[in-house]
Amino acid sequence: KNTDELHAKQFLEEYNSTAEQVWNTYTEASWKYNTDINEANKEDMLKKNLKMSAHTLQYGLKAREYDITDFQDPLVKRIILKLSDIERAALSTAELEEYNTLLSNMETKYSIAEVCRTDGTCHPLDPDLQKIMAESRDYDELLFAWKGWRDAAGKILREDYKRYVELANKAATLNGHTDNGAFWRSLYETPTFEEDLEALWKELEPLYLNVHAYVRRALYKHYGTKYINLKGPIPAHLLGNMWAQTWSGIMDLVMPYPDATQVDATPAMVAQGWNSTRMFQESDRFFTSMGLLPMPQEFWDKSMLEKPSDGRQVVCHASAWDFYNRKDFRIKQCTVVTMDDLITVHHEMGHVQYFLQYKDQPVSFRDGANPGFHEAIGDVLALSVSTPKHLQSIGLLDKVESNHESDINFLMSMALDKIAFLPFGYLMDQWRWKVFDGRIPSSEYNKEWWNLRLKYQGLCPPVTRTEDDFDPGAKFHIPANVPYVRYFVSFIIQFQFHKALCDAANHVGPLHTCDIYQSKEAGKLLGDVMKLGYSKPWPEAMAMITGQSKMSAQPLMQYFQPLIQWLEEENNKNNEVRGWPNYNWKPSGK
Ligand SMILES: O=C(CCC(O)(O)[C@H](Cc1ccccc1)NC(=O)c1ccccc1)N[C@@H](Cc1ccccc1)C(=O)O
Ligand SMILES: [Zn+2]
Repeated sequence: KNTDELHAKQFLEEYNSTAEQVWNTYTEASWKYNTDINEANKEDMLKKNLKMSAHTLQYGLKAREYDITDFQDPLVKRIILKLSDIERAALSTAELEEYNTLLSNMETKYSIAEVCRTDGTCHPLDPDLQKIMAESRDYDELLFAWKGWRDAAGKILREDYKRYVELANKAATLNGHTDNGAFWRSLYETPTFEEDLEALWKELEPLYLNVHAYVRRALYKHYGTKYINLKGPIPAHLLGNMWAQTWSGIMDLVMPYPDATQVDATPAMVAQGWNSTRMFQESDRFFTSMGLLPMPQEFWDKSMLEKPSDGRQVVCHASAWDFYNRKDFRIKQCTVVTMDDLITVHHEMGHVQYFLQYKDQPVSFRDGANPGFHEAIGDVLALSVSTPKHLQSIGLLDKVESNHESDINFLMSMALDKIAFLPFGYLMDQWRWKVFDGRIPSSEYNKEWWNLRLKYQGLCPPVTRTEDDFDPGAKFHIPANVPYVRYFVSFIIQFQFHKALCDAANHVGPLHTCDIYQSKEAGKLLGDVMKLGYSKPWPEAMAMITGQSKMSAQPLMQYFQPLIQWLEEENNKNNEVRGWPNYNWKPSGK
């Protein structure tokens, strides 16, 4: 083994400059395919993906030749370790080609799927089915979209997925992991990761049960006893979202005090003629107001901020792109003019801000401190943007009062997204970790999916499901091979960051009214952590922002404290059952 640290440094210099080239070439081809799905672009992307894996294999095997035990520079040790895991490049060429082809086929099948009515009109997920799921209050119309999407996008992916699992696991074991889930969890460098997550969930579950009971009551008032059982699970298509992952779509059915402050800025955005560019400019303004970096001109010139209308097929699911040349950064989003998408805009802009902040790190460190950090940045700023006070300051809300009823309305709208999401964010990779480690065989993919949906979210399918279905496949991240526990982590740590930044901004008053707009102190705290990228273990980055190194649910609980109290009292008044003891109940099917 080579113990020459200077030799290793030279090796890493060469790795870094060649990686920038090879990754840029691949990313350009991937962008071309994602924004214009066709055979030619697919072949070119697959070809360049193979070249990238050849580079990873070549340098990964060399990295493994070093014995870093006595190396002095921790950064050199960290990069050598990271390079030594060559991921899918460990597969044979034939298997690698099969794996990459499977992945692009699954993502494409999902992205071009659509649901057709008997009259022949067809609806894609974005924007049509998403609009129906958020706005329709008709049980059968919602069922048409919900079942139709799972037939069109989920069902067809089952066989591809089964083979993908085999190859992903093979790559993981060739790199020394027990299975692909173990590889995914290893990115958090936390031996007690699964225990920590379970502890966080148990701490937050009572709050979720109170939100679930309150929403079930509201849905009962609208849909009646035929479709809602007050001691049972909620039919999964009634929550205002295709996957029931966030529930702010049904805020109008749930709003505690209809006469107090409104919270939805969508009507004003539409009335004032906002478009996607305006939404991104607004977000850019918020980032720069804190002293963070502006989007470069190339971002505005090369991003795809709307679904193309020239017939091109695209992957609509939003994403942020680093082209690894320190200059070119883009977002691809099929933006619609709604408050919900203004939040997504900030989410994606948070990814690009991270790219800009760490662009001078070695390529191996151009990542979040952990995947949850990358997901949290934009959401932290969105917590400030969402406050009625901030929305009023940008002309999107007129009547804003600061009284108890308005507070509860606001906190309820935030809980419908942030609390409702927690069980979904937790169960997605519980299902996948069990699929990867074999506890869920393909013969039980759908049964176990719905067991987890019942156990954590208290949801039931509106119509009978069988193993002919593959409902997990109807959620982008499953066919797209994108891990999900990062979002559960993000929804916890974003409140830790929010609290720390509000303190830095000298905010006075309840945490949920804090708006860090224009705070240079808050911007510096966040920017300095983003500059580190993946160069330091995430507990160090956490300590830089919050003063302590662990994930904690306390700031989230502090933020929602007034609502926690109100919900407890309200649900007690209504003698609500918390949970779903009638777990076998089913809505009267069609
Ligand atoms: O999927 C997203 C947003 C897309 C993304 O920004 O997380 C995107 C996902 C993705 C897409 C293609 C390939 C890989 C990942 N992630 C990024 O664009 C990204 C992530 C890390 C670094 C750089 C870019 N949000 C999740 C969870 C969520 C987040 C926030 C609010 C609601 C819901 C969802 O919609 O289910
Ligand atoms: Zn994201």
